Formats: sequence, structure tokens, C-alpha cells
Amino acid sequence: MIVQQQQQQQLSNEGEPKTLPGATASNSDEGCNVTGGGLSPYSSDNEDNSLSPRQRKMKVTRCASSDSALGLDVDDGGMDVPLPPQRRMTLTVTDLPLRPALLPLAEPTALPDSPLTSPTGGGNPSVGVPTKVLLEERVVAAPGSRRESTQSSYSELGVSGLPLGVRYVRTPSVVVSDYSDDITACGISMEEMEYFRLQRARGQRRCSLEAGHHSHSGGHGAHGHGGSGAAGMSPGCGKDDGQSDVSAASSCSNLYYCGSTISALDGGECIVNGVRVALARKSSTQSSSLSDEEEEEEDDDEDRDEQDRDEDDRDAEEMLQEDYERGDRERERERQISELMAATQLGDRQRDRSKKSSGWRKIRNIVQWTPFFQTYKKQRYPWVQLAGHQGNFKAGPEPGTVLKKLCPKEEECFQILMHDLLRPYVPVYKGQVTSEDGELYLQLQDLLSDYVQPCVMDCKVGVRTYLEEELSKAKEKPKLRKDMYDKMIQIDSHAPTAEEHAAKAVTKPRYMVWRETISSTATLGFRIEGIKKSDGTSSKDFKTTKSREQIKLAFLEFLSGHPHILPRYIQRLRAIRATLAVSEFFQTHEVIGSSLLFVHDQTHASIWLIDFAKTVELPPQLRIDHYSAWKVGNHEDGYLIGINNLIDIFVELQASMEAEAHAQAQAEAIQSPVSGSGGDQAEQTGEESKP
Ligand SMILES: Nc1ncnc2c1ncn2[C@@H]1O[C@H](COP(=O)(O)OP(=O)(O)OP(=O)(O)O)[C@@H](O)[C@H]1O
Ligand SMILES: O=P(O)(O)O[C@@H]1[C@H](O)[C@H](O)[C@@H](OP(=O)(O)O)[C@H](OP(=O)(O)O)[C@H]1O
Repeated sequence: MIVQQQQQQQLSNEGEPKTLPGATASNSDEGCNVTGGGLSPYSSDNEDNSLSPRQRKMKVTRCASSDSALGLDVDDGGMDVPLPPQRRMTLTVTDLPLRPALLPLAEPTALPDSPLTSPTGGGNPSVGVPTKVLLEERVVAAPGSRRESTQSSYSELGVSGLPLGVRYVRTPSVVVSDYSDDITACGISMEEMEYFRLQRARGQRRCSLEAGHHSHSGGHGAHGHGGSGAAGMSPGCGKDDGQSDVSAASSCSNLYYCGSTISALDGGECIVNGVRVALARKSSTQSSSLSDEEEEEEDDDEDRDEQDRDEDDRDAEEMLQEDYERGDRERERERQISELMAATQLGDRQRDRSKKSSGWRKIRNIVQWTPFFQTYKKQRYPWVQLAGHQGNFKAGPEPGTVLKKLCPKEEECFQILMHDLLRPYVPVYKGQVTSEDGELYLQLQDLLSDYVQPCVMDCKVGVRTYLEEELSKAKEKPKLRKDMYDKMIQIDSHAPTAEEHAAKAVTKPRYMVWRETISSTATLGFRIEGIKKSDGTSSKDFKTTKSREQIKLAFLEFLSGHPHILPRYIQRLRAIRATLAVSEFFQTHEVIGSSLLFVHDQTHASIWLIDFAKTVELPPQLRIDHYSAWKVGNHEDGYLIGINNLIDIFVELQASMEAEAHAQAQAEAIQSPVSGSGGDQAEQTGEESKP
């Protein structure tokens, strides 16, 4: 993509709001509509209408929308207005049941909008940063593929112009954005690396076994191993270590980017766009065309898998033993927290992880746990998008910046904020960046760039997450969302009403209100959207984290290993509250769907206000206190309810941590003298310290 850095605004020369080509939506009800046609480029309504509902479910192209409730009548998780051709910008998952590690992958193709170049540099390739590659869906001959996927087909009559008698497979199309193929770069943990190592070892073992086997059995036509570029090789086997590594790394990358490649690794399921999707391995349709020999191999693989699992389990037991022996107090405390967390979903996930059972379970957890990780080649650090719509972010043209898809309302907010007292608490806005095909981005300070292995938490603030205008539009023309119904029953199958069950759809405000009530939004004025810890583990599974106690446990987990950071967060939250009280911006805007981004590492901590896509100027003469109860028409957002509760909860945590530390110090003081006179000494110490 030739990206033009259209307005490389430095802080010194910021100022006049700019008119965007084709985007005059600042006062529009259409929210983030910049593409025309009345549809937000971010909207998840922008789905391919030609797809069947099932296909659509499999497809995870999902973009931001603040206006998707504003459309017309019924949809099926899709849209009802013909769309202009969509660029393949975001993660696209198709053909989930495919097992790509067994298939020849299409060559990565640079998308037309990659790499980034600056117009001022006249397209100087030296400033180019590959932003994404497309692994295009295509039909390819399956050299030596031993297994069929549901996408496999035989070309019988050469209808498609392909030679007869050759087995073809369709590879998935996967867009990989801004990633490095460095295995550590995709946020992989040691545990996952170990899994891939085992996978590779297994693959190599299989390679050598099969090399022997096939040298006797001769070619298998399309099934044989004499196919192009793979002589003597089993599919999925690396020619050498290097190649195996690449395949592990790319599988790993794909895990993070789409989840579909997961199906190559094992059977099971993954969560795609909130929908639990069964993966291929156990699918009968898949295995139906296997020959006896293939089935035998499958069984052998199962046996080997079993052995590897046993090895895994043994390793895990040994590791656990070592852990205990270390007697590390910190670890013990974490373990206690984990036990407490049993009541929460986060705890559930962690228990799953600690079971250390099959490799698949590990991988499945990664899929469920991992938000959108990216590593920008230029910046050389993993970047995590904890919440929000996938595909909205990419690497900025300068180190230390990220690009977020343009929403005119959000840009307006940033322009005002750069001159407001709140400026130190929001990412620096550096102007627009335009891609060659007209895609517009906001260039923002990357809030993670100064941190080493940062812990990140996104909390959405306010008691309400939808705009009043969304509500009124939805009342005028209710639009049914199948995707939201699906997300709803995923959490609670009894949540929809009888009518909603019949329609298999709900309206957006209905879904948003329900989300507010099952989480802490409605009661505490904020909710946790996602947490990423310094070890790379992360979770977005907080939809039902509602009670104060659940929140505290999640915060404790977020702070674990860094308790000294807590006072800094409290200080920063108080500073934010004090600044909000005097901010002109805050006094004149209704702040909906905005988040606080908490970031810390071992030595630094900070909190920023982010996401102003649904922050709108209040009607003239109307003032809100951000605290009063919301009634239709009063525009109250409950932002300060959230801030106050956040401060209170952090203060309560600090108090309990201090009390715990105090009790522990006392217990140690009592226990530390080994001699029989220990108790006396402790008493003496106490006596001496009295005034
Ligand atoms: N300036 C930034 N620096 C670093 N990370 C950021 C920045 N802005 C956003 N993020 C990351 O991206 C995530 C999503 O951001 P944001 O809420 O702005 O996106 P969105 O798509 O508008 O979200 P939503 O769908 O909730 O409106 C955040 O949780 C955070 O992890
Ligand atoms: O977190 P969930 O449960 O996945 O639900 C999404 C979340 O509430 C987003 O804030 C919202 O986007 P906006 O804030 O931009 O409205 C999105 O609406 P959308 O699907 O219409 O984009 C919802 O699907």
C-alpha cells in the first residue's frame, strides 16, 4: 500500500480540523461512515451478503461500528444494502475445516496496499514497511497429501482446466497483518513453543518413517511423495529444521491472526467471533474419503499423539514438582489467587491451562485467550489489541505510532483533546494517514512502545455503551442482528425472549443493554474488556465479570508480580478524575464506549483514555454531570461513576494487600527466631517499639 501521510501534524502545527475526502460525517447519525453508501467501513454489517449464513458464521472479517444499529430491517448478521467492493483488510477466516499444515500453502502475496511508503518520500522503498500479506485462497495440487479435507476435490474431466487424476485442495485465504515471522514475535509462550517443538519432532519422526515406507511403495500418483518440490517428503514435514521452524512460526502466526490454521494441528474447536466452531479433525466428512492406509496412519498418529500427551503430562508433573520445591512465596500467592479465581471465568481458563493435558487443549486456549497480537517489523515488539474491532489497527509509519481506522467523530475528539487539559492522558494524535486507495487512518502515539513486556488492561468506562441516537434509530427502524443473538446464546441460551429465539436475532440496543447488565457496566460504571499479562497470557473473557469480588480478583491477577504498581495506578486515576473535573472537553461531551488503557511493566505504569469513536458533543446548552442516572434524552453517561468505582476498588485492594503484608510480616517476626525464646523476643520487640 502506498500510504500517504497526508497530515503529518506535529503538535506545534495542529489546529484546523480537516475536511476529509468523502467524509463529512461529523454531524451525521451514521457514526463512522467514511465510505459513503450510508455504511460504516467499520461496521460488522459490512459482510458479504452473498454468503450463506453458515459461510458468514465462518468468516471473521469484523470491523468496528458505532452505527450498525442504524440500518434497515432484518439482517442475518449481515447487511441489506449492496456494498461497494470490499478490500481485504482484516482477518479473514474461510474454510475452517482445512488442515493447512498438511497442505501446500499458497505463496504469500503482498497486498496492493503494502508496503507503506511516504508520499513525501516519493514512494521511497526504504521507508516501506510490509504491512500485510495475503495467503490467497487457491486451488492447488496436493503433492503427496495424504488426507482429504472437506474442500478437497478430484478433477475428473478437467472442467476447470486442471489436469485429470490429480487431487486438488483449496487453501484458506488468510490475511496476515504486519507480522514478523519471528516465532517469539507472535506472543507465543514457552508452553506453546514446547508444543510446537513436540509437533515438529513428531513430524520429523513421521518423515523418516514414511521416507522408508514410500521408498518401497513407490509413487502414489497424486498421493505420492514425488510431487514437485517435495520429493521424498511427507506433507507437513520440513526439509530441514529451518523449514520446520518456519512452518511452526507461521502456524503460530496464523493462530493469532485467524484461528483457522489451528485446524491443521489437531481436532477440537475454536472461538471465532464469539462463535464456538468445531474444527476438522474429528469431522466424519473429512475422514470419509480416507483410504485404509490413511486411516491406519491416522490411528498411528493418534497413538503417537497419546504418547506425546503422556510425555507432556510427565513433563508437566515434573515442572509442577519443581515449582513446589522452589517454595517461592510469590508463586504460592499466585496459586492461592488462582484458586480464588475458580469462581471466575478467568480462573476457569487458567485451570484449563494448568491441566497440562493435550497439546490441542493448549492451542485451543490460545485461541480463546489471545486477543489480536501483532509484531511490527519496524518496531520489533509485539503489539496487542486487547479489545475493539479486529482490522482497525496497523503499524504506524513512524516507530512508536499506530494507525487506527479513521472515524471522523473520533478524529474531531482528538483534535479538541490535543488542546485540552486532558491531553496528557490521551495518546498523542499526529494527523491523518491515507492509503493509496483512500483508506484513512488516524496516526496515534503507541501507548505500549515505552514498555518492556507490558501488562495491559482495557476497561470500558460508563454505565451506557450505546448512543442515544443509536437507540432512537433502532426504535424507528429496528434492525435485527443474528450475530448478536449468536453471541448472546453463547453466554446464556435463556437470555433471548421467545420472539428473539423465533427470529434468531436481536436488535443492537437490546444486545448492548444485556451486555451492560451481565457485566459490571450497569452497576459499577465500567467493565473489563481484556487483560494481557507480561508473560503473554491474555483474556478477553470478562463478559460476565460483574461483581466487585470478581473484578478484584481480575485486578489482582493483572497486578500479580507487580503489586508495587498499584499506588501509581491510584495516583494516575485520581489525577484523571481531577483533570476531568476541569476539562472543557469533558464538560461538553457525552463519552460513550470509551476505555481506560492500563499499562505497566516492572518499572512504569500509566493509564490513558482511548477510543472516542462514540464520544459526541452535547447538544447546545445541555450540560451533564457524568454521574446522574441516565434517562432517555438527558445524555448522562455515568463516566464518573466508573472512575469513582475504579478508584475505590483499587484503594480497597491496596488496603487488603497492605493488611496481608502486615500480617505476614508479623507472622514472620514471630516465626523467625528459631530458638525457644522466639516468642519472648517477639514480645520484647513489641514492647520496645511502644512509645
Ligand atoms: N494508542 C494506542 N496505543 C496502544 N494500544 C492501543 C492504542 N489505541 C488502542 N489500543 C489497543 O487497541 C484496543 C482497541 O482500541 P479501541 O478501543 O480504540 O478500538 P475500537 O475498535 O474503536 O474499539 P471498540 O470496538 O470498543 O469501539 C485497545 O484495547 C488497546 O489494546
Ligand atoms: O463486546 P461484544 O459483546 O463483542 O459486543 C460488541 C461491543 O459492544 C462493541 O462495543 C460494539 O461496537 P460499537 O461500540 O462500535 O458499537 C459492537 O457492535 P457492532 O457489532 O455493531 O460493531 C458489539 O458487537
